[in-house]
Amino acid sequence: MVDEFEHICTRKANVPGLVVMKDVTIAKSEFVEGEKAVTKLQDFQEDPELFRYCTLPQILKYVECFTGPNIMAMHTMLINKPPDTGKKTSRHPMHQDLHYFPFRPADRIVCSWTAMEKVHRENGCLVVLPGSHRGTLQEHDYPEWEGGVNKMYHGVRNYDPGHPRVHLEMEKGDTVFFHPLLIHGSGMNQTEGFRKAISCHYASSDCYYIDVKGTTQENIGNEVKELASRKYGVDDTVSFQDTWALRGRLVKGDRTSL
Ligand SMILES: CCCCCCCCCCCCCCCCCCCC(=O)SCCNC(=O)CCNC(=O)[C@H](O)C(C)(C)COP(=O)(O)OP(=O)(O)OC[C@H]1O[C@@H](n2cnc3c(N)ncnc32)[C@H](O)[C@@H]1OP(=O)(O)O
Ligand SMILES: Nc1ncnc2c1ncn2[C@@H]1O[C@H](COP(=O)(O)OP(=O)(O)OP(=O)(O)O)[C@@H](O)[C@H]1O
Ligand SMILES: O=C(O)CCC(=O)C(=O)O
Ligand SMILES: [Fe+2]
Ligand SMILES: [Mg+2]
Repeated sequence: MVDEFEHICTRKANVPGLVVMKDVTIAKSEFVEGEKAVTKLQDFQEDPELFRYCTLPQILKYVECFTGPNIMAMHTMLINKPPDTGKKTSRHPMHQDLHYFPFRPADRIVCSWTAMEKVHRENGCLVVLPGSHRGTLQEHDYPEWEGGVNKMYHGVRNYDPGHPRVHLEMEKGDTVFFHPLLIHGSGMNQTEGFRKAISCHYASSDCYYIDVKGTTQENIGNEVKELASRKYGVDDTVSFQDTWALRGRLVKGDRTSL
């Protein structure tokens, strides 16, 4: 999967639907090429080698405990957290993944996140607020960071900075499974290396779509629709829900609703 990532970065592989994201400060600097420029691959569901991750039985065995037998891979990501450029933009603000999802119930959604190398505090491991998955979905927006913020990196507006935190230091191949309401983020990468992880958000295909109009999710819904229109030229008849239905892939059981 590391090799496939390199093929994509050096344009030896061209994958339909894939979104290649650069760190905001790297995108604005000159002469950065290939994999050193890429912060994140989003939506690799059409890449057979990377998508193999989402179908691994040793992952699905645990996923099924949360989703039940009808399992959809709704969102796929390979994160290549770059060495921080000095602007602290390699941080990922504290957030709840449910903010991005117009489907419910939350308890039938789960993220698997696998370290592709050793992750620790220095290279920006995941940081979680234990117990926060028992709360509700919070309002999210761009944090007010001096050095800039990456596109769509929304953070929880008001979270208690005194809440206990756990740093998830992991060995290569270790996987965490977490609830979409769990407040989490990741720190700055203070090493010279790129910290790689691969992840998939799964949901029961029995989940249902919700309308986010008038909710705290309206802001991200509008951003995703703008991106879909800019990237694929689709008009307003393609809804936020549709962008998820088009990307989701069944990995086990029947596609009943999503
Ligand atoms: C048919 C319908 C199909 C549906 C498709 C819909 C696609 C949606 C994909 C995204 C969904 C996200 C949902 C995530 C949910 C899961 C939870 C995970 C939490 C997250 O990880 S959220 C963060 C994810 N963020 C993204 O994925 C951002 C998506 N990427 C982009 O929007 C573009 O890659 C980006 C960043 C705008 C770059 O566009 P691009 O056109 O490729 O780049 P250019 O080099 O031409 O630059 C244009 C302009 O943007 C500036 N730029 C570059 N990188 C960034 C950045 N990281 N942040 C902010 N700004 C950036 C660049 O400097 C240029 O600016 P100018 O001022 O010079 O014009
Ligand atoms: N959808 C989910 N995705 C991932 N992890 C989940 C999900 N639902 C529950 N968990 C995790 O499974 C464990 C057991 O879940 P449970 O609902 O019993 O929560 P709990 O944290 O034990 O809270 P409670 O005190 O209410 O039992 C918890 O550690 C929780 O973080
Ligand atoms: O890998 C990370 O740094 C965290 C990514 C994350 O939480 C996300 O993209 O939703
Ligand atoms: Fe997240
Ligand atoms: Mg319990």
